[in-house]
Amino acid sequence: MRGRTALVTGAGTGIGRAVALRLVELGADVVGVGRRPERLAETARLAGERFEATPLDVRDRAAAAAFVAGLGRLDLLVNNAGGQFVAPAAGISRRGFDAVADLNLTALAALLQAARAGLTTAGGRVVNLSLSAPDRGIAGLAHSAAARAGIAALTRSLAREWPGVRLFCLAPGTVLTAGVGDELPPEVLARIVATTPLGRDTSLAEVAEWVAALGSGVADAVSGALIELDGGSGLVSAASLTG
Ligand SMILES: CCCCCCC/C=C/C(=O)SCCNC(=O)CCNC(=O)[C@H](O)C(C)(C)COP(=O)(O)OP(=O)(O)OC[C@H]1O[C@@H](n2cnc3c(N)ncnc32)[C@H](O)[C@@H]1OP(=O)(O)O
Ligand SMILES: NC(=O)C1=CN([C@@H]2O[C@H](COP(=O)(O)OP(=O)(O)OC[C@H]3O[C@@H](n4cnc5c(N)ncnc54)[C@H](OP(=O)(O)O)[C@@H]3O)[C@@H](O)[C@H]2O)C=CC1
Repeated sequence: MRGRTALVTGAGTGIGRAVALRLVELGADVVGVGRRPERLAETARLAGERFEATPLDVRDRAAAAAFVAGLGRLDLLVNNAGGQFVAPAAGISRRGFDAVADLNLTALAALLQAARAGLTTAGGRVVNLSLSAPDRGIAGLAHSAAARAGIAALTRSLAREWPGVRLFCLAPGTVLTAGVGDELPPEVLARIVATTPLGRDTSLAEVAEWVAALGSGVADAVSGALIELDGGSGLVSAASLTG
């Protein structure tokens, strides 16, 4: 990855931090964004001088577009910032649905639009983080499942429209980050992991390695693909976070 520039959203915590660190380790120059400067600063401390942090809310369209335009050539864009709250669909207000759809899909689409010129110049690669098997439905995550299924469709559509740019949708199952621990109680996480065919979670290192591989060109014969990094959890009965 030496000589290549990567932008990682949500680089201050969890998966985003692990991805940023792995890319730096492989020689890339990494720009990391997120809302909380103190989290980004910790990633910067761990990563060293080839990591540059910029506080940015990806939902702020004007700021995000200006920032991405300023980067110029972009070899790799990792759209990792995302999240949601668990609630039955009947308990999700319009604002709640919009907030989750915006963070996980519409803002991501806007960032891709802003990055198109830089990616096209570089013959770049994009890894969009999603969620395993969203198209099968996830009880308790109707808003997020809808948005994440949209990411897969967006990835495929842009793969058709943007010549020379490789786009991938990487969909982990359960990765035991602090973020997921804040959202789901341990017993729910244990139930999900137990019903996964491989009987285990997906590690941070595995997600980071997949992003690095896709971003490095190992999979350059592929574009538009949804890769489910979930131990097979998307194959079993449709997921429920509500019991
Ligand atoms: C095989 C399946 C396995 C599934 C495993 C699951 C794996 C998933 C893992 C992860 O995604 S790890 C990431 C974990 N981190 C997060 O998810 C982030 C946490 N969430 C947030 O940061 C925020 O909730 C948000 C999604 C970014 C929204 O933030 P925002 O500041 O825009 O929202 P608010 O202004 O606070 O609220 C807007 C709107 O939403 C309503 N709302 C908020 N929380 C809830 C809730 N718990 N229940 C119902 N509604 C909620 C809130 O009330 C507002 O609506 P109105 O009241 O104004 O109508
Ligand atoms: N952990 C898991 O099991 C799974 C996670 N995923 C997805 O992977 C991604 C990373 O998850 P994980 O590391 O576990 O969780 P985290 O909550 O640790 O990561 C989310 C990151 O996104 C950043 N972020 C959130 N909103 C914004 C915003 N508006 N602008 C910029 N950055 C933002 C957060 O930083 P800050 O708050 O400082 O802005 C944070 O660094 C998410 O999209 C998640 O939904 C998918 C499947 C499974």
